[in-house]
Amino acid sequence: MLKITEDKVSSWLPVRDKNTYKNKMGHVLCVGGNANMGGAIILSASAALYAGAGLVTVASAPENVHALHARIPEAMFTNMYDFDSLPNIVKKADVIVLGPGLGLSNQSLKIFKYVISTLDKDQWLIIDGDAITHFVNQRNSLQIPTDHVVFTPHLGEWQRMTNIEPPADDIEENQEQKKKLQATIVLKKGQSEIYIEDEVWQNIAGNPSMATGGMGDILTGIIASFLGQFKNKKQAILSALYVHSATANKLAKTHYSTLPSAIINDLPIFIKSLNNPG
Ligand SMILES: NC(=O)C1=CN([C@@H]2O[C@H](COP(=O)(O)OP(=O)(O)OC[C@H]3O[C@@H](n4cnc5c(N)ncnc54)[C@H](O)[C@@H]3O)[C@@H](O)[C@H]2O)[C@@H](O)CC1
Ligand SMILES: Nc1ncnc2c1ncn2[C@@H]1O[C@H](COP(=O)(O)OP(=O)(O)O)[C@@H](O)[C@H]1O
Ligand SMILES: [Mg+2]
Repeated sequence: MLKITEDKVSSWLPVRDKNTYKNKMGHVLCVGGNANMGGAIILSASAALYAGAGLVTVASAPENVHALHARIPEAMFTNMYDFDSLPNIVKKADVIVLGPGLGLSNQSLKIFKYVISTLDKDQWLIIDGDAITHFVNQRNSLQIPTDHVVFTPHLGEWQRMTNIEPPADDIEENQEQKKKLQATIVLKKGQSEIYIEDEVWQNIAGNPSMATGGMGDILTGIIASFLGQFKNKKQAILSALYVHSATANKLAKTHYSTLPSAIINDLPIFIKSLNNPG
């Protein structure tokens, strides 16, 4: 297995052009957060913004708008249940996160189907959380464009997708499943594995202080943010995995448990330490 190292990530991180502007840094749309799980999508969107995305829009339940703007006034908002405005919002995004806190209701299924069916060939889609469950339920009736799709299952979600039981440590068996799905797979575990093209990478950073709800939600935001900023999409995904866990490693030196919110706040500082150290 190939290992993601700090040296590699430092060399992959793009250095910003002097005259760059927000529209060149990626427009991330985060879709999810029902009335009970607004935190999941706020965490995802905050991570996208703090990891450097130029523009962030959240499509979520209307109950979440004030909490979102209290945390990140930089983000734009739309009601995800409003199908008059959703199409225009989806069209504008470079990268879409679909699923954190989305829920499993019929309404959320409708949103899932809409985003999947209107995806443009240049857009990237990250399928996480409840969108993985919708995918499992709909896979026989729905065509998913796979080459720009990243699934981010934890081991419970991977079992749902493939029937492979945790700890899912047979790399060849996982790779077989990846080939069937064709999309990129980020298999989240203590040392997450990334099945991308014909390669398997391992994220050797990370620690048990990360066993906190919302930790996977922020990973979706970092991956989306980097997909919007990097030219090389493989390097974007691998770097996001590293930055997520290595920021947590840094915080775990002084913290018993590492909150996703604490990682978000530290992201710009940690990424800067890897990029332009001089
Ligand atoms: N603040 C919030 O609003 C939060 C919302 N969340 C959302 O809640 C929804 C449901 O996601 P959940 O993951 O909680 O629930 P799921 O029911 O989808 O998955 C949980 C199951 O997977 C198993 N599992 C997870 N990680 C495992 C591992 N490493 N090894 C073995 N088994 C493992 C668990 O034992 C459990 O049986 C998602 O949409 C998610 O985004 C969560 O992210 C938690 C925080
Ligand atoms: N013991 C651990 N060591 C390293 N990473 C961990 C550990 N526990 C959890 N993580 C990381 O935290 C994230 C958990 O994702 P997930 O279960 O989807 O969280 P949530 O849905 O609550 O946001 C994954 O990226 C996983 O690799
Ligand atoms: Mg999750």
